[in-house]
Amino acid sequence: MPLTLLPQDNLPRIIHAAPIGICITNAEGRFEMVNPAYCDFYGYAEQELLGQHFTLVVPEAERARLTEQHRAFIHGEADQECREEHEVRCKNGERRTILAEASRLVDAQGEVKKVTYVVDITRQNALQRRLAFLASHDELTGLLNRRAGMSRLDEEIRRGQRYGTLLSVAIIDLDHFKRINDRHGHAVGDEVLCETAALMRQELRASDALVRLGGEEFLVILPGVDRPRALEAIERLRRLIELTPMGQPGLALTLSAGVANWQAGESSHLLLERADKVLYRAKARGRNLALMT
Ligand SMILES: Nc1nc2c(ncn2[C@@H]2O[C@H](COP(=O)(O)OP(=O)(O)OP(=O)(O)O)[C@@H](O)[C@H]2O)c(=O)[nH]1
Repeated sequence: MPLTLLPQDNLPRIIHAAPIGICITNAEGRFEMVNPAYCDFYGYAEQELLGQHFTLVVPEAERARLTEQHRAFIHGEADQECREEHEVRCKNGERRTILAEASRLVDAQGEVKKVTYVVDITRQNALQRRLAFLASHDELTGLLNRRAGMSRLDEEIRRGQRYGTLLSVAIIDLDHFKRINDRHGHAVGDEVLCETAALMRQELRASDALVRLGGEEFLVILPGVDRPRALEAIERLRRLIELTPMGQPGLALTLSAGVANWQAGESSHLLLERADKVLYRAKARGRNLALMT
């Protein structure tokens, strides 16, 4: 079927009905046209926007940069394939994320304008951030997951290999955790895992990494920490967990830990194997104990 070109006078109607926000700003950055989708998205009436500077809908911290970008775009200095993600502010103060694409337009009087097409990507962005977080974190405790933890450990080992920096690790296993689930239920078990993770995270330094290896087993990575200090740090965690009431009144929790100091040339696998062996010894000696290789 042959294509029929729409008559020119349909163009305003198309812009009016477009499901994406479209606005035209003049050389000074003031709105000259906003379509209904644009107004709906930001929560302003058309008359509230016309004549206003476009930075009305931009967070304060971004205003200077975007004003300069607008100027450069109008003057043909900037990349004319302008496609950017921004955070914006709606009239009610809500923050949203948009994908903005722009084109340069010269009107009948020879004045240059910027046409911006706006798509709301707030939900996709939030979903993407959530997926990225879940790829490297444990959903229950929010700690690094095993995969991310292993990659962090390998990174620290590479650093140690290159710069000769110290590195210690500890594998921590909660004692008789099965009993907690059996006596108090799985939901309380989950709560205890979360509280334990949060407590340990609080107690450790920001430069240390805390990883949930799985179940009730955790890995602590202590970069720049020598043998005695590593044992001290883990002993502090052991005491803290022993003394802090968790989950439900009367619920007692302890941990056992195997601490190992990395030796030059040692792989992460061998290092963890040593830590695991000494953890096993701590369990065999009656639990609630941190031992070092
Ligand atoms: N609530 C809860 N329980 C979990 C989770 N992951 C693992 N567990 C439980 O943790 C328990 C671990 O049991 P075991 O490996 O026998 O170890 P334990 O009872 O802690 O005994 P020891 O390690 O020998 O001191 C099991 O009952 C698992 O079901 C979790 O995400 N939530």
